[in-house]
Order: sequence, then structure tokens, then C-alpha cells
Amino acid sequence: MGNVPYAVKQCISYQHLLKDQFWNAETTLQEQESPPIGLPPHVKIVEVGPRDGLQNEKEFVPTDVKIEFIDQLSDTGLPAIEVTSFVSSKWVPQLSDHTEVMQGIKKHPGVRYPVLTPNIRGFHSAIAAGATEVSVFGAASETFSRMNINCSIEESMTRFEDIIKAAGNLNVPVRGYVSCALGCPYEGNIATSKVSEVSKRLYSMGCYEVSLGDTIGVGTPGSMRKMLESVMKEVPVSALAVHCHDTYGQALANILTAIQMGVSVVDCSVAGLGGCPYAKGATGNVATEDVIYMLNGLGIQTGVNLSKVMEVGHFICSALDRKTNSKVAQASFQL
Ligand SMILES: CC(C)(COP(=O)([O-])OP(=O)([O-])OC[C@H]1O[C@@H](n2cnc3c(N)ncnc32)[C@H](O)[C@@H]1OP(=O)([O-])[O-])[C@@H](O)C(=O)NCCC(=O)NCCSC(=O)C[C@@](C)(O)CC(=O)[O-]
Repeated sequence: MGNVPYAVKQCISYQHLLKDQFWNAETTLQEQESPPIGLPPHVKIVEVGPRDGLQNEKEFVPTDVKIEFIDQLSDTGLPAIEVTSFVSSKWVPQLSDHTEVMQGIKKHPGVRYPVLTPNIRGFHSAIAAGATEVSVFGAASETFSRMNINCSIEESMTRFEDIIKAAGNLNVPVRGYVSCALGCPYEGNIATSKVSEVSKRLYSMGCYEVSLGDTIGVGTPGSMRKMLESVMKEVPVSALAVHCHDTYGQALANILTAIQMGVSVVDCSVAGLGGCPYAKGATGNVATEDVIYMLNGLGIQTGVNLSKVMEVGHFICSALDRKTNSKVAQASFQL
């Protein structure tokens, strides 16, 4: 017992040490001027917490909480924040306030605010609400496509073509998702050739970036490598992003594998929030805090302030009455 105050004191100073030395990208980068050979010097973080993170929440998250959440994220240095989805409110009731959220947030210059649009109706609603970037979301699994957007892969491509054409007329950039890139909740293994085929179609249609989703978090560094080798034959690596759920605890290892292969865009969700309503059992995305901590340690720049992201994670977890899924936040706030 006599040692407790001393141990606590040590822990507190340890936390300060962490805050000064590991949370801070500048300090880490000064010591390690460039990342190891073969790794990109900069990684773009796409924050999907307000959309992917919240879409599966059972209780409706008040609109003003969503707006405050996004406004706080805008102050962290994140270059892109996925705000909401212009989908059917019957399918995803949690995001039925898409217009109010889009119109309520303070848009920072230099931050992109993409929204999900499954069809031309969603695209028009998004533009009317002030969106200046949209994402279409397809899948490499036929069954998942039907369960998620109620149409075949082929039909989804026709819908996306309409969106991309309309977006082109308005100079609105379009991002593309390929779900089930490393496995499907209904079909199990998905052929890498199918992932590369759908990725190629989205890229050829005009998506400036294709995000490869491990929707149920079953991938491993081995399957990530195999899948990327196949996709990179069809789409330049500079146009690829990875979107890893952490169901099996493999997300950081999978992201590191992707980065080692030249991918420099990573989707993640603050506090590891999330899950897809049409992929039962899948847990949240990899936590933004954990990705930034890893990248800081590798000397890879993101431009994102880790301390500020952790504060936002604390805000949203308090609002949801939830424990964070970020290991970095758990370790840092344990006292
Ligand atoms: C695509 C639809 C709309 C087709 O849904 P549907 O039922 O086939 O469409 P419909 O045309 O028959 O319309 C049904 C109702 O929805 C309305 N509707 C139709 N379109 C819209 C729209 N845009 N906005 C608002 N309402 C819309 C339409 O007006 C109608 O209303 P009703 O007449 O019954 O009152 C539906 O299946 C849907 O909304 N799906 C969304 C599913 C979703 O958001 N899933 C989660 C995101 S994907 C994901 O999480 C994976 C990802 C991206 O993160 C990557 C990864 O991890 O892999």
C-alpha cells in the first residue's frame, strides 16, 4: 500500500512522457525525419466516424450531437470527414437527419466532407443539402450488394454511372467503395478477381479513389496482400484506399501491409465506432487514434493532431455512453 502513491506518481509522469513524446507527430518526426524506405511519407486519413461510426447505433443520436461531433473533428487537422448518407431512412433510420447535419456543420476550408449516395435520388438530395463530394458504395459480393442496396452488382454499376455523370456535370468528385474486399458475411471468401473487377469498373467510370472495404474485419496481412496485388494490376495504387473493420483484431496489421505496398489513404473511425447494419456481427472500423499513433511512430505525416482526436473520441463516447474501442485512448485515459 505504501508504494501506491509513488506508483501513481510514476504513472502520471509516464502519461506526460507519452503526451510529449508519442502523441505528438512533430516530436516523433523530428527524431525520425523520414519514414523507412518503401513507406509513403504522407498518409491521408479519411474519418468515417460520423457516417460509418454512427449508422448502426440503435438509439437515435441527436442531430446537434452529430453536428458538434463533426465540428470538433474539423478542428483536428483531418483532411476528409464522411458526414452522413443520403440513403432511405427506412433502411438506415439513424442517418435520417442527413440534410440537417449537412446544413448544420461548419465547413472548414481544406477539409472535404463526402457523403454516401446509393442512387441518383440520393445524389440530388445531397447536392441540394450542400454536399460538394459524394461516395458511391458497391460490393464485390452479389449477396451483400442485394442485402445492402437491394440490387445486383450490375444494377448498382448502372446507378453509379448515372451519379458519376451527374456529378461530372457539377464538378463534384466521386469516391467509390468496394465492400467485402476480404470476405462477405453471406458468401464467405470472395475471389480477388471479383474485387479487382469491381474496383476497375468504379475507377474507369470516374471515381477518383476506390476504397477497399474489409466490411466484416476478417482479413489478415496475407489476404490483404493477395487482394491488393490483384487490384493494383487494374487500378493505380495512388487511387486506392483501405477501409478496415477490426472485428478480428487484424486492422492495424492489414493497414501496415497496405501502406508497405504503397497505399497512402486510410479510412478510420474515431474511438473505433461503427459497424454495417447489413453485416451482422461486424464491429467498428479501426480507431483513428490507433492509426495515427502507428503512423506517427513510423514517421509518416498525416497532419492530424492525435491529442485533439482523442478529445473528440472522449466527447462522442460520453455522448453515446460508450467505452472507446481505441487502445491508444484506453491507455491514455486509464488514470
Ligand atoms: C439504395 C436503397 C435506397 C434502395 O432501396 P429500395 O427499397 O430498393 O429502393 P426503392 O427505390 O424501392 O425505394 C424504397 C423507399 O426508399 C426511398 N428512397 C430510395 N432512394 C432513396 C434515397 N436515396 N434517399 C431517401 N429515400 C430513398 C423511396 O422513395 C422509397 O420510399 P417509400 O416510397 O417506400 O416511402 C436502399 O437499399 C438503401 O437506402 N440502402 C442503404 C444501405 C446503407 O446505407 N448501408 C450502409 C452503408 S454501406 C457500408 O456501411 C459499407 C461501407 C461503405 O462502409 C464499406 C465497408 O465497410 O465495406
